[in-house]
Amino acid sequence: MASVLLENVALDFPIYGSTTQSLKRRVAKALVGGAIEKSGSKVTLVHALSDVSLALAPGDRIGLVGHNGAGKTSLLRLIAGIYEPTGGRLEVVGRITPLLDIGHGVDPDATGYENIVLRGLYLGRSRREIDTAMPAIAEFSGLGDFLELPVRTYSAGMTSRLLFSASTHFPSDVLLIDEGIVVGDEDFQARAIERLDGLVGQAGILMISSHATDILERYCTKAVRMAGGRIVATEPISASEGPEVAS
Ligand SMILES: Nc1ncnc2c1ncn2[C@@H]1O[C@H](COP(=O)(O)OP(=O)(O)OP(=O)(O)O)[C@@H](O)[C@H]1O
Repeated sequence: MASVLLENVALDFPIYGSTTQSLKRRVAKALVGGAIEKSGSKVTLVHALSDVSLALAPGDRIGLVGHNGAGKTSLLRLIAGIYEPTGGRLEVVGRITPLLDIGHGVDPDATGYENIVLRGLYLGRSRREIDTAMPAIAEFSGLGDFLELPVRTYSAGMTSRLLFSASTHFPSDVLLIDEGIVVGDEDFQARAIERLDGLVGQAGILMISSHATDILERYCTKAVRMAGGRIVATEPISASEGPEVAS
């Protein structure tokens, strides 16, 4: 059964070679972002996340909200395994689908087909599962014969379509979404939203970072508010007309 557990988790980024004093002074005045601390003479630490505790179970639909730099993306990347916590305990059970920086991990010299395989392997699927899924992923992408060409020959929108199609094909236990991943032209966007509805409905646990009220109301039942790298409030989100959730 899927679960996400964070206990007093911290995530610090060491910044080397910055002009610490002036950086500290400038950021101290900022209204957004995590806390900044001078550590030693040459290293500045950005506390992206501090003392974050959260326990999620199947059926949880969480909207991460907060100002720019509050720590939403850092938290999603941490749960996705892209970052390691620098403190506390993190435990994730289940297959994770990170729809974060959708273009991340693309091999520009590999063909569209080869990148679908790479994305499937990254999502923890077997070669057999990927081969079975290939025709449906190719069809959804609408890229036709371009799938035989290296991805470096694609437009940005074509690359996004390819990766979105591959990333959203497989059902997910822990679905992590950063806003702005619905991509492509008008026609593709409509299909992408339909695809997302299905994926969200099947997912065990959902976490979406978004500034858009309509997205939060459509998909989420609870808002986790972040500020300065900390969870500062948990609030219910009123019922939406989003997809039905399988529990
Ligand atoms: N790779 C990095 N190196 C250094 N600092 C970072 C890095 N990534 C994030 N941070 C810092 O961590 C803090 C949280 O950033 P994060 O991207 O998680 O915010 P966010 O809530 O997703 O913001 P937004 O709404 O603008 O996307 C910020 O202060 C940011 O400067």
